[in-house]
Amino acid sequence: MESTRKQRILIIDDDSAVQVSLALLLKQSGYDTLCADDPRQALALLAQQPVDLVLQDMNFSLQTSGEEGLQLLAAIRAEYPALPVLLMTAWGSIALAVRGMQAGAANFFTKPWDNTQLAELIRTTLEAAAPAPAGSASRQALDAQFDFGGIIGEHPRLLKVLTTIGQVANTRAPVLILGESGCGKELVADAIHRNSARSGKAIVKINMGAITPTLFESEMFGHVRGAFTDAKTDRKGHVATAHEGTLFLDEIGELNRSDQVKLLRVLQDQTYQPVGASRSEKADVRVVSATNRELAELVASGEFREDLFYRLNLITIRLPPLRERRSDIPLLARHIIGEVAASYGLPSATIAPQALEWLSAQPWPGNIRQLKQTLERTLLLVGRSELRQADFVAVEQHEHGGGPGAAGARLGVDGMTLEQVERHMIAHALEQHQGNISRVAKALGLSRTALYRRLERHGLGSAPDSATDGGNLAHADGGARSGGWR
Ligand SMILES: Nc1ncnc2c1ncn2[C@@H]1O[C@H](COP(=O)(O)OP(=O)(O)OP(=O)(O)O)[C@@H](O)[C@H]1O
Repeated sequence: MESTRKQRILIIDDDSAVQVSLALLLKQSGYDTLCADDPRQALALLAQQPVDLVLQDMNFSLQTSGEEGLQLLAAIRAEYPALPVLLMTAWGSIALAVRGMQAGAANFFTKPWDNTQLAELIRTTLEAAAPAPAGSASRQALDAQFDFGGIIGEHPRLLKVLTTIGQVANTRAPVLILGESGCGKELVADAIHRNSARSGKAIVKINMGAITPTLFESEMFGHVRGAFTDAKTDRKGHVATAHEGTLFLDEIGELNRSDQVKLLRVLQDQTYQPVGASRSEKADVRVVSATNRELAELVASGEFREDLFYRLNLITIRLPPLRERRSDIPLLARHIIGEVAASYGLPSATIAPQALEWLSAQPWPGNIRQLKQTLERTLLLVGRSELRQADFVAVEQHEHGGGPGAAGARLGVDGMTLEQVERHMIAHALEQHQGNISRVAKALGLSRTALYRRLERHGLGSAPDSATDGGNLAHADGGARSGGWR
C-alpha cells in the first residue's frame, strides 16, 4: 500500500562504486533505493515512480564545472518542486554547492562522506520535506501547532521558514540561520528553543564576534579557581549554563580560526574542559548558530573551517530580507507601532494607508530593525495619532540633516531637536534598565555597537568592555561591522 511504502531515494551518480556504497548505507537505514548513471536516466526513473529524496552528483562526463549537475537540478526542481535534492560535491567545491543551494537544493554533502552524518542529514531532510502541512500551511495552521509569538508575517517565504522551524525544533539537529542584519535571526533561534523539549532549560546567547580570543575558553568552558591570576573562584562557562538547553552562537562567521577548533571539539565529542580543570565535562547542548555573512564563502576563502561548517549546518534556515517580503510590511508596521506606543505609555497610533504603501516601497537595508527605528522615531516626533506619509518623509529628511521636518507638536519632547530626543530616549532607557547595555540596546532596537557610538556621541557614560557588561554578549555588533545601514 502506498501509505506504508518505505521512503525511496534516488541516487544519481556515474560512479558505480558510489552508487553501491550509498545504496548499502541507505538500505541499512531502512530506505528503498534506485540508481541512475546520468541525468536522462534519472529523469526517466522520476517519471515512472514516486521518489522521496534525490542524492545527486554534479558531474556526469569528463567536464568538472558542475554545469551538468546544475542543469539536472533545475530540471528536477521545475518538474518536482517539492522533492528535496541533496547534492554530492567534491571536497573543496563549496562555491558550486552554494550555487546549487541558491538554485533550490535542500543541502549538500561532500565525497567522501561520513556515514553517520550523512544518515542524519538524510533523515532530517526527509523530515523537513514531509508533506502534511508543509509548503501550503497557513499562518493560522502553524500558530495552532507551534508558538511563534513575536514573529510577525504571512509571506510564503516566512511561512516556509516557520514550517521548517516547526519541523526541526524538536530534534537535536544543529541549525544555521542565515540572513542580513536585522531580519529576525535571533527571533528564529528563540522560536526553535521555545518549540523544543528543551524549552524548560536555558537558551544561552553568545555573540562570537564579541568574545576576545584570550577569553574564549574561559567564557565558553568556564575555569577553576586559580587557573589564572584573576580566577579567584570557579566560574561556569556558557556551555555548562546551556546544559540540556540551547546554545545560540550569534555572529558565528566572526569566530577566529583558532577558536573555531576549540568549538569544533565540543560539537564533535559533546565534552569540554574548563580552563585549569583536570577532567572533561559532558555537555548536552543543542546548537543554533547565526550569521549575516555567507558562511560557505568564508569556507571557500579559508576563513572558516569546513569541518566546523558541516557540524553547524545540518539544517540551514535562510531568512529573506524585508525587501523580499514586502507584503508583510503593513502587518509588521501596524504591530510595531502598537508595541512602541505601549512601551512609551502613549495612546495607540495608526498609520495612514498611503503611508503604509510608502513604507512598503522602501528598500530597508537594515530590515525589520530599521523599520522599527523609523516607526519609533516618527511616532515620538509627530504628535498625532495617525501617522502619514509626509511625517515619515519629513523625519527621514530631518535625520539626514534636512529641514525642520515633521517635528511640530510632539509628545513630551516639544522644542527638542532630533539629537536631543535621541539623547533623552537613551538616558531614559539607561535609567530604566539600570545601565545594563544589553537590555538598553534591546529596548531601543539598536545593536550594542550602535548604542556605544551613540553613548559616546551624547557623552552618556563610557563604553564598557563589550565582553563583560551585563553578562550578555548578544547584540554586541550589528550591521556596523558588516557594512550595514547604520
Ligand atoms: N518577523 C518579525 N516580526 C516582528 N519583529 C521582528 C521580526 N523580525 C525581526 N523583528 C524585530 O527586528 C529586530 C531585529 O531582529 P533580530 O535581532 O532577531 O535580527 P537579527 O537578524 O538577529 O539581527 P543581527 O544580525 O543584527 O543580530 C528585533 O527588534 C526583532 O524583535
